[in-house]
Amino acid sequence: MKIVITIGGSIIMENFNPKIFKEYARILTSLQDDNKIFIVIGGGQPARDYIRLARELGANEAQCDNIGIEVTRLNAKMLITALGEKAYPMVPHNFNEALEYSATGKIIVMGGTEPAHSTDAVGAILAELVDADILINLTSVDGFYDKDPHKYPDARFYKEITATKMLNLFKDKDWKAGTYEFLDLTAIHIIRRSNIKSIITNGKDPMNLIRALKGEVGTKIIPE
Ligand SMILES: Nc1ncnc2c1ncn2[C@@H]1O[C@H](COP(=O)(O)OP(=O)(O)OP(=O)(O)O)[C@@H](O)[C@H]1O
Ligand SMILES: O=c1ccn([C@@H]2O[C@H](COP(=O)(O)O)[C@@H](O)[C@H]2O)c(=O)[nH]1
Repeated sequence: MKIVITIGGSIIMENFNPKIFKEYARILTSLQDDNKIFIVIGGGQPARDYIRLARELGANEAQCDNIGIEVTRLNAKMLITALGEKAYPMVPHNFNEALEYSATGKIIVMGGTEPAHSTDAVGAILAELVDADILINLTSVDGFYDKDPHKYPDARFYKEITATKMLNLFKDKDWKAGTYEFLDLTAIHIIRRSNIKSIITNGKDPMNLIRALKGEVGTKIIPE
């Protein structure tokens, strides 16, 4: 199978803890023999901190996005380090490089590409480009809710939801560097237009990656 996995910076960079990197490296290595794996790493709090500082120093939105991209690439380098020889040693800066590097059979780990979207969009575009069998979005909550579960304890969990409904619920979202929270609109549009099988689940427990592949956890996005 071709698998594209986005790992939120909020989970993998939490407390700069090597344990979660090692655990992901172990699980990804176990999947590598039978699958072609592409990983996209997010920016998390470090990206938000740099973007805030850049904005306060007068950077415009595209410049702030570029700062965010740099941080995602640095985070990607950390997972490459944890994966050792299983990973291609360089972080692709664009989709063509990702394709080129994947010909080696190694696990590809990348961050952002260009301004104005999140790494979730990078994951969706990559999944589209390589005809991935599945796109798994690992984030800091169990899946999609009707509102932010960290702010609203009564938020309702969806086991599945259509992309169109998600787009409607997110239509008023902020569109600035560092604020493409949760799945951004670009990612949802790509999932819908190319019928990409997609699951959002909680990546704080790396074993959820395996569970998501079996369809046991998370929210399934119905691409319609
Ligand atoms: N409708 C929703 N359903 C679920 N979570 C939501 C929703 N709306 C907002 N959120 C928030 O989105 C957060 C996850 O997105 P966020 O972009 O912060 O983290 P991430 O996926 O780990 O990626 P990164 O930190 O790399 O940007 C959750 O912690 C939750 O608070
Ligand atoms: O392709 C990309 C990826 C990221 N950005 C910017 O970086 C931050 C951090 O990425 P997250 O996926 O949100 O963790 C993001 O908010 C953007 O500002 C980008 O511009 N292009």
